[in-house]
Amino acid sequence: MSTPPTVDLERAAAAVRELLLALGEDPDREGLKDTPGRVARAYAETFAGMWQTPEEALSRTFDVDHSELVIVRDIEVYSTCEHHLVPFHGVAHVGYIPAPDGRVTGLSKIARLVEVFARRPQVQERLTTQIADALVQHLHAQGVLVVVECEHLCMSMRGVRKPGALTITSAVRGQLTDPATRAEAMSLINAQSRR
Ligand SMILES: Nc1nc2c(ncn2[C@@H]2O[C@H](COP(=O)(O)OP(=O)(O)OP(=O)(O)O)[C@@H](O)[C@H]2O)c(=O)[nH]1
Ligand SMILES: [Zn+2]
Repeated sequence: MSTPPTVDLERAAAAVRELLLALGEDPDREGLKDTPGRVARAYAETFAGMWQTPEEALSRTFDVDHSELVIVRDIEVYSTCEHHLVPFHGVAHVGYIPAPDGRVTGLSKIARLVEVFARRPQVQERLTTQIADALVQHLHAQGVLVVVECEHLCMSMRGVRKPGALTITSAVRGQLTDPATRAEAMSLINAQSRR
């Protein structure tokens, strides 16, 4: 993928080199000599969402005359905890009721929207609400339900060390705050897949 123009790769690489020195490593040894540049490029990719907008992800809409619930579930999520800069990983489920004019977005664009917000330094709560708010603001969805389930490596591999602990966050907007509609969406998200 192309590198976002606002990432100063040289500066990021110099910082990684400095970090390795601070940790007591030798950044000039064979195995590490290309690491600062590699890490800088990897961060540019991991944080590419900082230079992308939800409008871009949702710009293409189709008139399919459907004003009822659409759910894309089990969207793989890789994001980065802004407290420790280590990954959190899991799935997002996104349901929305399209605008009254029946215009919907492409299904892949829902997953692209998740990527825009996941590829930033994040907390799971903000990731969840940003996805929901973008669907209301840019797609004029009449209702939105977003559920995100993730394991945070900062809780698994270090710190409290509780691998397997799952954090579940949700955000509901508009018509999906209605208990019956919300329950229907949740039952579809939780239904056993028949794939
Ligand atoms: N609410 C929220 N907290 C998060 C998220 N990701 C990481 N955290 C938490 O951020 C907190 C940072 O706590 P601090 O006490 O400042 O940092 P710390 O000493 O490294 O904490 P420990 O992880 O408990 O070792 C920890 O409790 C993490 O579990 C997130 O997405 N949402
Ligand atoms: Zn963390």
